[in-house]
Amino acid sequence: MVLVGPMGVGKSTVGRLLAERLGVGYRDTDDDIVAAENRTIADIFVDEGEAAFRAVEKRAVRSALTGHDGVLALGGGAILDEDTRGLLAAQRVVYLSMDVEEAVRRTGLGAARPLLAVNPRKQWRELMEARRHLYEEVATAVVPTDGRTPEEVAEAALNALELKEA
Ligand SMILES: Nc1ncnc2c1ncn2[C@@H]1O[C@H](COP(=O)(O)OP(=O)(O)OP(=O)(O)O)[C@@H](O)[C@H]1O
Ligand SMILES: O=C(O)C1=C[C@@H](O)[C@@H](O)[C@H](O)C1
Ligand SMILES: [Mg+2]
Repeated sequence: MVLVGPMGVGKSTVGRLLAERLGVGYRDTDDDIVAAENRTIADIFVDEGEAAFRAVEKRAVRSALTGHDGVLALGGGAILDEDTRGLLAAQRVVYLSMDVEEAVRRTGLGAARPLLAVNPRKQWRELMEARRHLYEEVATAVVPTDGRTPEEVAEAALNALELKEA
């Protein structure tokens, strides 16, 4: 199962719960990139810019999709890449969604996220306007997370994909 959705929606939290319930491994392409590059994502953005990060991310996603069988969380912007969207067509993809007020509560829209560093609420809205249709395009199922606990979100994702627990 592949999880997509905006920063702070709960991909890591819910992804770990889902992996546990399905009895499979959990992997996260942001973590893969940090491990491979030995620096933070914010540092990659500052040192080399977003385009360079996207190129690294594209390779990380391809390799995780081919090398990992369990639950995989993608970085929030991974779906911007057309080839990545093509690869996702063959996967079970859950789009975890939330509204902007929930985003503020979840993340504090803090500085650890380089794309939200300045005027985060406005940035978040603009990112979602540009991306919502791409998340929907790749999704096998859309699972709203507003007002739900991580356990409830995990349960809804399993039901949406009609997956049985291990
Ligand atoms: N359903 C939920 N209800 C309330 N809070 C949640 C829920 N899911 C996650 N959170 C909280 O929201 C924050 C962001 O969650 P998480 O790190 O799992 O999101 P993410 O999508 O992996 O974000 P990132 O973009 O940083 O990878 C965490 O503090 C987490 O505890
Ligand atoms: O939404 C985005 O563009 C991003 C989301 C994060 O997961 C990281 O991949 C990075 O901060 C960029
Ligand atoms: Mg995460």
